[in-house]
Amino acid sequence: MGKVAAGFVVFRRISNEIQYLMMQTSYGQHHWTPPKGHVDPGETDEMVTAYRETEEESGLLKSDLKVLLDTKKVLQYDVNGKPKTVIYWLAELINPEAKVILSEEHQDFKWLNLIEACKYGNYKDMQDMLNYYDNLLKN
Ligand SMILES: Nc1ncnc2c1ncn2[C@@H]1O[C@H](COP(=O)(O)OP(=O)(O)OP(=O)(O)OP(=O)(O)OC[C@H]2O[C@@H](n3cnc4c(N)ncnc43)[C@H](O)[C@@H]2O)[C@@H](O)[C@H]1O
Repeated sequence: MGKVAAGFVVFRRISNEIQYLMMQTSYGQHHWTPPKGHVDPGETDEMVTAYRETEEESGLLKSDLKVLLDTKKVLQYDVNGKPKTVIYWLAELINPEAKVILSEEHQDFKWLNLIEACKYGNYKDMQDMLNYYDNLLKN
């Protein structure tokens, strides 16, 4: 299966809009994704990884989030010729005003509506996932 990472597509409801948290890496091509990261050795539950990485990368705690349990999505792509799997769940930020605190891994973050989030999340599988989640939330 290659490398495995996990994270949350964090959203908030604010000003009559659903907004998604996208974060820009401070390394490489400075690409944008939701908070996520590699499963640590010994971590058997990928949701534990998702909570840990989300806290490390955005400062948002488990108690800040309401995870929608049956929203697991799996993205698979190659990085440097090796397969990588990324597992996401949808998670609502309970207090939409909660502050995001960046780590050194990211240089910026934005709360974006669906159209903007798809522009920043510049990969088809990411865009498909965001569209799928947005549909779930609006229906
Ligand atoms: N270039 C670099 N220079 C210095 N340090 C680096 C580095 N890359 C990683 N690191 C180090 O690795 C650590 C990250 O570890 P973690 O925080 O544990 O893991 P990650 O978010 O999964 O890492 P990454 O950003 O590499 O993953 P992504 O799949 O989004 O991205 C991996 C690649 O896949 C591409 N990608 C992302 N989403 C994709 C998708 N949906 N489809 C196809 N390609 C995609 C991205 O554009 C990117 O090129 C950082 O602390 C940093 O120190």
